[in-house]
Formats: sequence, C-alpha cells, structure tokens
Amino acid sequence: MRIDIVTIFPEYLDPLRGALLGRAIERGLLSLDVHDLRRWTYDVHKGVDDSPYGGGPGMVMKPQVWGEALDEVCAGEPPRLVVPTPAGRPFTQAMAHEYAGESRLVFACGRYEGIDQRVIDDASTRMRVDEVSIGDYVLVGGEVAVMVMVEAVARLLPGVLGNPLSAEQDSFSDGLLEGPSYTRPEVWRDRAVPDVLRSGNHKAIDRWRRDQAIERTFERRPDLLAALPAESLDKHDRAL
Ligand SMILES: CN1CCC[C@H](Cn2ccc3ccc(-c4n[nH]c(N)c4C#N)cc32)C1
Repeated sequence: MRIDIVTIFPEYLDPLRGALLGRAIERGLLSLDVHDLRRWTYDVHKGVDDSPYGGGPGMVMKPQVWGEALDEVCAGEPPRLVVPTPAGRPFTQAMAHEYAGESRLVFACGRYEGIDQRVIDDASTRMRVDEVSIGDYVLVGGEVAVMVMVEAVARLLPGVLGNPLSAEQDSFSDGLLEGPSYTRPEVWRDRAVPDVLRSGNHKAIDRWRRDQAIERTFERRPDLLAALPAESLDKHDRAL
C-alpha cells in the first residue's frame, strides 16, 4: 500500500515513522510519503489561506494551492482521497478494513477553518473522495486525525502486526467491545485474576470472555449492541 499525506506541518507526521509502522515501512509492507503543501504555493509569502466568502471567523485554505498539490500527488493510479473534517462521516473499524484493501490512499490535512469545498468537489470527478471524522469533538487541524486513521489501517495490513489474531480479536471486529485483560502476578494489591482464566478450560474461558464483552458493550456502548444482527447473539447471550 502506498500512502501519501499532504500537510503544512510535515513534521507533525514524523511519529508515523517510529516503532511498528516504521518497521513495516522498512520491510516494504507500505510506503509513506509526506508532502509540504507550501511546495505548491506561488507567492513570496507561500500563502495557503484566505478570508472566507460570506464572512465569518478564521480563514479558509485556498483551492489553487490544494488543486495543484492533489493534481501532482494523486497522479498515476487514482487513489482514494481521505479528507478529515469534523463534518465528515464517522471513521469506523469497518472503514479501516475497507481502506486497508486499497492500493493507494492520499490524506489531505486541512488547517484553519478547512479546505475550500471546490477542492473536494473537483477531486471527486477523478477519484473516490471521503470526508471523514474521527469523533465528535473539534481539533485544530487534520494531522492528528490522519495519524489515527493511518495507524488503524496500517495495523490491518498483512505482516504488520506480529500476531494476526490481535486484529481479528479487536474491539468492534465482532461488533462488541473487548473485555478486560489480565497478566501476572496472580494477585496484585489483593485483587486476584478471575479463576476461570487460570482454569485451563478453554471453552469456559471463551464463554467468560464473550460474556464480559457483551456486558461491557451493554454498559458502555448500547448502540453497538442494538446494531448487532439478531443472529449474532445466541440464547445464552440474550439471557445476560
Ligand atoms: C472551528 N473550526 C471548525 C472546523 C474545523 C477547524 C479545524 N480543522 C481544520 C481542518 C480540520 C480537519 C479535521 C478536524 C477535526 N476536528 N475534529 C475531528 N473529529 C476532526 C477530524 N477528522 C478539524 C479541522 C476548526
């Protein structure tokens, strides 16, 4: 997978080259190129923003600069263009899996009050464009959102995670939150690990873990439980 990111703060994305993702890049499992939007500016001040038509607070990012940048970065095999915005569709684990199946992703990091809408409209005539939000809160720009999405997608690529089972047992992968985890010591500050986890009875352990996941999902994310297909909860699950 080839990932390109366009931003006015390229150094913001440096942490993506560390640890797990850094090793995946070194192993050729994905390529990551970060581009400074100011490369496509055309005035002495390297301006990327201007006042909003219709008035209002803040500044809007200029369509000319973004248009030139995306023409060049998106050249070749048409990528999927992902534009983070608080007004976007919610980014979900299902979308992460969808993106992991793409051969090219380009992420456009806005700042200020966002990117002139015509940039998205123009790009949509040549490639698939998603305006996506990572949550119901307002950030200062798109870079943090892109780091979240790149990590969520990259970890799903074959070979990136040491143990592929980890991704299969993710929260949300079966529509439920994952339950609690424990490791040594057996007792810590007078709190013991649940007996079933030390029983060696793997059928009982699997049942206990599913019960914990359902109870936690019911308590914290009843919306996820309501969205589950009826057939995915058995009689025992419903009796909880
Ligand atoms: C007051 N204004 C309101 C509009 C957005 C302005 C800041 N900004 C500029 C570009 C940009 C990109 C993403 C996000 C963002 N915020 N929250 C999320 N879940 C996001 C995501 N994905 C925020 C952004 C601030």
